[in-house]
Amino acid sequence: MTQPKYMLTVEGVSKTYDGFKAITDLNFYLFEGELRTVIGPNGAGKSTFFDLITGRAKPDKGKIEFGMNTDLTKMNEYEINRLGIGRKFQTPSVFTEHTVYNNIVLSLVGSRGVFASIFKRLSSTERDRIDELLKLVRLDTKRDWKAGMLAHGEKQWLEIGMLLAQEPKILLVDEPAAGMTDEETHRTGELLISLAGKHSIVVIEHDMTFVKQIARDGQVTVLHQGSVLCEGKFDAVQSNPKVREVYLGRGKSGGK
Ligand SMILES: Nc1ncnc2c1ncn2[C@@H]1O[C@H](COP(=O)(O)OP(=O)(O)OP(=O)(O)O)[C@@H](O)[C@H]1O
Repeated sequence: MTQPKYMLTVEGVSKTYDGFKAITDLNFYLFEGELRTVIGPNGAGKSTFFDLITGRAKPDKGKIEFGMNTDLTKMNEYEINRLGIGRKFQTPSVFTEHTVYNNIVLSLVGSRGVFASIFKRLSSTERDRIDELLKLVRLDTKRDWKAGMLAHGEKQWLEIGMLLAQEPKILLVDEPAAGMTDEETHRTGELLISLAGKHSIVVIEHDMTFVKQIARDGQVTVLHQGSVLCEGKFDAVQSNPKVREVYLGRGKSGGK
């Protein structure tokens, strides 16, 4: 039987800010094609965890490896992104004055400058890829809209489409459902589920209905005070007394 391959290995990682332990001896392993959900109360270290993977922050100690042996702690943000690690922040950042279509063009062709990118002749393969991405994020009928005119949920999907244009191997997604309607949230869940397998995905989320939807039979990691409090299937995590104490029984969306 072939062993599942690790896409990301985080071992013994700590990060302190002015003496405050944001991450403490953190261990985390992500398999190729996995869709992992990370939950935890405010201040648990979830965003710092993403900052450390993407090179925005550097660990004080510990190992962070991409694939089988690429040491991310020695690389800068740009190099890590080029390796195929894409991050989606909580608030959408799209080019509001450009069309939905051109937003994807800009991500697809890279950093050649906005105008050069838009006026560059796209190959038929590139055009097909953009059409495919627009369908995937359900914005094909709004391709000529200015991105600024989109609803909040649609902007989030556009940004996911922009990330996908860069064909990331790992997608880090921070609270995608925040501010979305229930329907948008559900659609976002369907989108992320459809991306798993081809991409390895880590989703930070607070909304437990959404976590349940995307976790399905997969693993949920609970962070607390910068370490993994527990890891397991959704039902086991939800009924874990330690988790209930620190998170589920109180706090935002905790009772959902
Ligand atoms: N750049 C920084 N400088 C100083 N302290 C920081 C920095 N980044 C994070 N922290 C601190 O580290 C702790 C963990 O923060 P982090 O944002 O990672 O938590 P979180 O789990 O993402 O919280 P939330 O759910 O509220 O977004 C917090 O106490 C925060 O104040």
